[in-house]
Amino acid sequence: MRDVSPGRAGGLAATLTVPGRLDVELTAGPGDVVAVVGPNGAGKTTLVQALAGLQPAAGEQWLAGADLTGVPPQERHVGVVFQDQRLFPNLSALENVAFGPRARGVAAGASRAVARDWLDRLGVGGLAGRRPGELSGGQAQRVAIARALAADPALLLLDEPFTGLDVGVAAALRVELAGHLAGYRGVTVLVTHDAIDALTLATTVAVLDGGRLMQVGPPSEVAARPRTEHVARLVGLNVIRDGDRFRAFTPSAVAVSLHEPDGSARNRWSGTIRSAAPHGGAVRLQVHAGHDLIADVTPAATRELGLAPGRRVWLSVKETAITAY
Ligand SMILES: Nc1ncnc2c1ncn2[C@@H]1O[C@H](COP(=O)(O)OP(=O)(O)OP(=O)(O)O)[C@@H](O)[C@H]1O
Repeated sequence: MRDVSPGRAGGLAATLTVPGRLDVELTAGPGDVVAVVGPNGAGKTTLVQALAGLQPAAGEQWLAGADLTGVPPQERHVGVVFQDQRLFPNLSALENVAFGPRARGVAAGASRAVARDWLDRLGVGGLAGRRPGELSGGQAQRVAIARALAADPALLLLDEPFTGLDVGVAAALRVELAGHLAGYRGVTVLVTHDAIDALTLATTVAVLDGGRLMQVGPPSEVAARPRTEHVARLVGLNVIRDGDRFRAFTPSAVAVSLHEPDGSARNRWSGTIRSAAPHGGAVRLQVHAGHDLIADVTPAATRELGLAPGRRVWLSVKETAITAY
């Protein structure tokens, strides 16, 4: 391991290897929120499970000054929220949340007080007596987040916490979570498929692909200069790799035509429309043209040119609309 000092100073420092699935080195300071993004099968869940101690991994792991190597999950100072909540079905919401402090030796009465406080903070104090089976998905997810935070973990792991929730519920929960994370002094690792989460909640975006970290940096940097096609699509940019350089341009800078455009030879591609969907006031086309590219066109142009999935088109971009890095 190159540098474990963040893990010794209160943050996280990990090198984790799961043969054929994961090979990463990750460091984060206290208060950091690391959004992990990447395509299906990239290793995101494997990473979270390895950090939680639920997936055996070779390597070294330091958290808040403690060496976690070989430490079982229940003895790690780690809070976990999975997409499917995994609350104890036979315990009330209050008892679920009180479980963490109780397990850490806090007295029963004090644990319940802490639990009540966290349920209130997440807006579900009125549901304290209900069992998980009597809660909606959004309510149960709030309880799960309260449970993870009530244990005051040094590392909070959130694996797609908003997936499967109603859009409005997810949006409200995102705002609340942002508030709590702002005051949280531990490290948060948030797996997400959502660019909004990555760009609004995170202090660092970590791009995982094929089990390896392809890019780690501040959200604005990763959004402006993505190094994988997956992240470029996630943030709504086109990016083309050109040797060890990248060329990025926005979907609105792409001109779409049915015939090969005149002019400079370099920035044009022919391909097939994969999808066409409303995007703000425009129509966003996904076009497979060697690279997967996105283009925003007006509804009028969509009608006039008959732009629909399966149609072959030419895409072109002016050189001045391209940022190279
Ligand atoms: N229990 C397992 N045994 C062996 N290989 C596994 C196991 N679970 C996952 N894998 C493989 O490990 C790789 C990483 O999977 P992982 O679930 O971590 O990806 P992910 O990024 O979380 O994907 P998704 O976004 O689809 O949830 C994949 O190639 C997957 O097929």
